Amino acid sequence: MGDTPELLVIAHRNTTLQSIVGQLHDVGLANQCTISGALVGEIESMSKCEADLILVTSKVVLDMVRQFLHKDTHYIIAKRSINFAKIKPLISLPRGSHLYVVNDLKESAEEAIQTLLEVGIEHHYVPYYGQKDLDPSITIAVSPGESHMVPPAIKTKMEIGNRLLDMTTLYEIYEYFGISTFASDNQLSARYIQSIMSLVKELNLEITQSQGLQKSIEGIVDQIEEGMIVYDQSNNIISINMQALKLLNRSYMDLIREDMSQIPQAFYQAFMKVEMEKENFIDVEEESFYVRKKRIFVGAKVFATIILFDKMKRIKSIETKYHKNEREKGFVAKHTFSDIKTNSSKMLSLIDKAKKLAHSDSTIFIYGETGTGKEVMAQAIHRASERNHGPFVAVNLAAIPESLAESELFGYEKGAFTGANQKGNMGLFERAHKGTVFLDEIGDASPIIQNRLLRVLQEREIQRVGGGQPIPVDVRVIAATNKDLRKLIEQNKFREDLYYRLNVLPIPLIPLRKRKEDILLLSELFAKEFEEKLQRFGLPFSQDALNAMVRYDWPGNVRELRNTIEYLAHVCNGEVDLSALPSNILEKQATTSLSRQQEDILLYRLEEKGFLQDCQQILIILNQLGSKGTGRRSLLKVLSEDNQDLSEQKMRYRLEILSDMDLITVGQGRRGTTINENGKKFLRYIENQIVS
Ligand SMILES: Nc1ncnc2c1ncn2[C@@H]1O[C@H](COP(=O)(O)OP(=O)(O)OP(=O)(O)O)[C@@H](O)[C@H]1O
Repeated sequence: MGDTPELLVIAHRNTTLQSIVGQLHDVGLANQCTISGALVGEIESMSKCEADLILVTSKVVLDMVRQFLHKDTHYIIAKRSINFAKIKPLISLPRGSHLYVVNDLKESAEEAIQTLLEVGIEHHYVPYYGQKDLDPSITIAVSPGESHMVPPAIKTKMEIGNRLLDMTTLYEIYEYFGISTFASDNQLSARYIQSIMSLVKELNLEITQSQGLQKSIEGIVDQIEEGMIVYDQSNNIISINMQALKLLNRSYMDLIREDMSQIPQAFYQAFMKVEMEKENFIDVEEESFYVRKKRIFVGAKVFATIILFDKMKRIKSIETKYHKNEREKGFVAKHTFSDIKTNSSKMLSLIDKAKKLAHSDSTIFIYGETGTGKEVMAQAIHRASERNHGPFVAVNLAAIPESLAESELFGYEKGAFTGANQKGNMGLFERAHKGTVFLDEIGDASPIIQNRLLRVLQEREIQRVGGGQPIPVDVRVIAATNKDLRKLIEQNKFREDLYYRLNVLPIPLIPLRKRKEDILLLSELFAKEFEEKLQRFGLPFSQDALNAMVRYDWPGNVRELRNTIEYLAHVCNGEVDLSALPSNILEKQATTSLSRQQEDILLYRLEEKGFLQDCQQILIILNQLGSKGTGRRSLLKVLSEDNQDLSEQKMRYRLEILSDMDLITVGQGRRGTTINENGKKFLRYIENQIVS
């Protein structure tokens, strides 16, 4: 398990440094290495300048710092391109306009001019880096991030933003660290293309007039090392790069502006089916490919879909250069924390806690009802841990037949039992060496397995079935269950000592009925997913249907919700109304009393607004005061004694909401505000929700 590699960015100006470091974060590199930044001036005063890789923002910067770098330090000189999202005003000028390009150093100004010309924005540029004499005929100054340096005599300033790293430099960094550009938390190509495509969309007209720019965009798209196809909402291909044409064995003219269905059928079928925003693996004509599909938004609207794909073989060869990957054996965690979608503040703080726990190496214990996302959480923890380059081995203890469980988990020596492989076999614990073992449904482990697990956790070594020397294993254990282990201990079905060994860092997952706000969020996400998979139009819900979904208890949690949306996407043609919902949801409604439904909705509304904690506190105080009630100012005072400071205006607003919900009666004039019967009942309800 190596430490996270370090990348140090060195720049001359602070704004450049900030924007380059920001860009590296944007493309997801921070998930793979530690990024730090330093200015040239700081390097001079550093006693040692160490990192696995140094990125200098230009050749000039390299010359300035070279003497301070260790001779073996590996460095990359950044190639930088313009920020496509910011050049619209510059393109709108008549071709050949006379402009100053402003920067702090002569070389930087000249370099910026070179880049502008390279991307095909053809004006007459003059470098400006603080000279006294100005050409009075030039009235416009363009600045990549240094507009404060524009001389006051110049009337028009155009800020085109700091120049960003170009794709080839980003690839060079990824390649150096042996990181696949396909990892699911890696946004490299997709982010880059998003900004270019947004511009293409906005500038359609200008671009057709400016052939030069069109060519340069094609050039950038061809720099992408993966195959890339962008198609619009009517399935027409709007951009395709050389690599994609090679992989599909087609020519540019055959495909550009054609319908997606014109690509080879096997690819077409597979591309349409794969999930959005996920790593997908497909086989076409005995070749395996990675595929990622992503929507491109312009503003809030979907503008196009992008597909990035490549041969597994090529990606694997990049990955194995730096570290061994267990992907081919299937011992890989697909999910990261960004896959856990939630709007619930309780879930968000749980995720925060899990992120911190991921870095410790102790045993983690996840408990929660079925379908609440225990496995997703376990995978995310592994991916965020220092073991993320090692294997993630998941074992479902409820699914392995008892007779096989021991040898599956711990392996066996040759000849250990009839039918055993003559060479002996490695168990899952050994396979997880340097990685994580996820023991799902730990409550179902037999007494023999519980015994053996206890030993592994104590000794950090295993013994194969059939004897032999103990084998040391370096694994982190994450266990999960939906059973009440304490009850199992009382019934003598679970070892208490094992429970304490496992329950070192507990993570309690929250059922969906206690985070109602997620029902709408996840319904929308799953609806989008199935729209795409089934190639259907949107899946809008009527208000009644939505209310019923929110009121329902979802005993199968997120999994049940996902299945329900999949079912609806198959059976509903237009809007989903109440009658379309599966019968279990409708039946459950009938037995729920009206006031309970209202309470659910009120709770959901308060949580959604982020007022729940304040409002609960207000209700508690009013409840203690009984019929006497109190005024706004005294309420504020009591709250601030509890370290909960609210402005008078915020307090007024919260009281208005509670009054609108008919939970309190706001007194007129000198009469105090009091809690009413509904309010008391609701308070009991939220206290129960939070405790249980
Ligand atoms: N917050 C979430 N956002 C998006 N998808 C989620 C979320 N939580 C769970 N899911 C999805 O719900 C399904 C069930 O999740 P998972 O298998 O992790 O649950 P579990 O608690 O391990 O279930 P079980 O106890 O039945 O094994 C999966 O398809 C998972 O991707």
